[in-house]
Amino acid sequence: MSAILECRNVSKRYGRVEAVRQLDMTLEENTIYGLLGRNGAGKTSLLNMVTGGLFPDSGEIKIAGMRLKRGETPKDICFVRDKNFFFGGAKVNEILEVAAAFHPNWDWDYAHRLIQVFNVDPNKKIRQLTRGMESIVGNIVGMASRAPLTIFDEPVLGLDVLMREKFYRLLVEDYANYPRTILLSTHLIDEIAKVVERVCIMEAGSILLHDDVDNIRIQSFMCQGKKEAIQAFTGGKRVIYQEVFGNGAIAAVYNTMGEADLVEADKLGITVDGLPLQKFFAYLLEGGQEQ
Ligand SMILES: Nc1ncnc2c1ncn2[C@@H]1O[C@H](COP(=O)(O)OP(=O)(O)OP(=O)(O)O)[C@@H](O)[C@H]1O
Repeated sequence: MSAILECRNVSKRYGRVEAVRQLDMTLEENTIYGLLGRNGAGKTSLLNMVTGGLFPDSGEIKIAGMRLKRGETPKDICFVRDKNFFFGGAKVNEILEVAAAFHPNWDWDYAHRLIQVFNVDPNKKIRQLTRGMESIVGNIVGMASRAPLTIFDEPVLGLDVLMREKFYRLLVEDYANYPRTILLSTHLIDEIAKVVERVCIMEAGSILLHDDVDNIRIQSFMCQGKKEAIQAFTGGKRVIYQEVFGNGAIAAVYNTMGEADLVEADKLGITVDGLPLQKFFAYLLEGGQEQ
């Protein structure tokens, strides 16, 4: 598989704030990625650099093997922002016309089908739309563009659960027929876990973790037992969260767990259970506070 996006040693600061720090990230072709991170982790700054809206202070970004130059807007990318910069006075169908002209893989049949499925009035002006409908128009642009790299920044803002599920289901269905790289940047960990194949977790301007969702699933555990036993058992393992209650403790571990580990846990009176992905992300990002 070859890379559609490569970021090497990319940094960006605003005055004293180092928003992105020597960041390395590679996105392969034909994969759905999730980009997760707390508020202020640097996701928007990274996405703005990748899509040509902002130029890095140092480092390089390559799209489909070509180095991105200052001021260049890469043609292989469709970027659906959380805050649309669409002209409020423009109608939905005018926005789609502009997008169609810009993206060579644009599929009008698909765009029209999505308009029906999401019940969008194409003659409405953007400023007349609810926040949810505005997200939907952005998502239709992202989906119908079929760009080799499509980036959605908070794509389900303002959408109710049914609409969110519909969006993710249609996206995955279309991806199966027209593989491309999709990057979903969101705070909504629960929903994204069912959709993405790989995740990049950003923290303080760098990539904290980049792994297959399946790999994370088989390597994340919750261990519970006596405080001393947990300390002994988790020594040398990667602990992403720990909490002590009186004599007892829990530890969320991101590590392979072999037969010998399980035997040792049993001897120490420790229970070891798989950790649901949502919990894993919450522990890693928020120290246990699910979002
Ligand atoms: N134009 C700017 N001027 C000064 N500081 C900025 C600017 N844009 C972002 N920052 C700061 O850079 C850091 C990274 O912000 P960024 O918006 O990239 O993060 P984020 O992960 O997208 O957060 P959010 O999810 O809240 O949008 C934050 O500390 C933010 O306050």
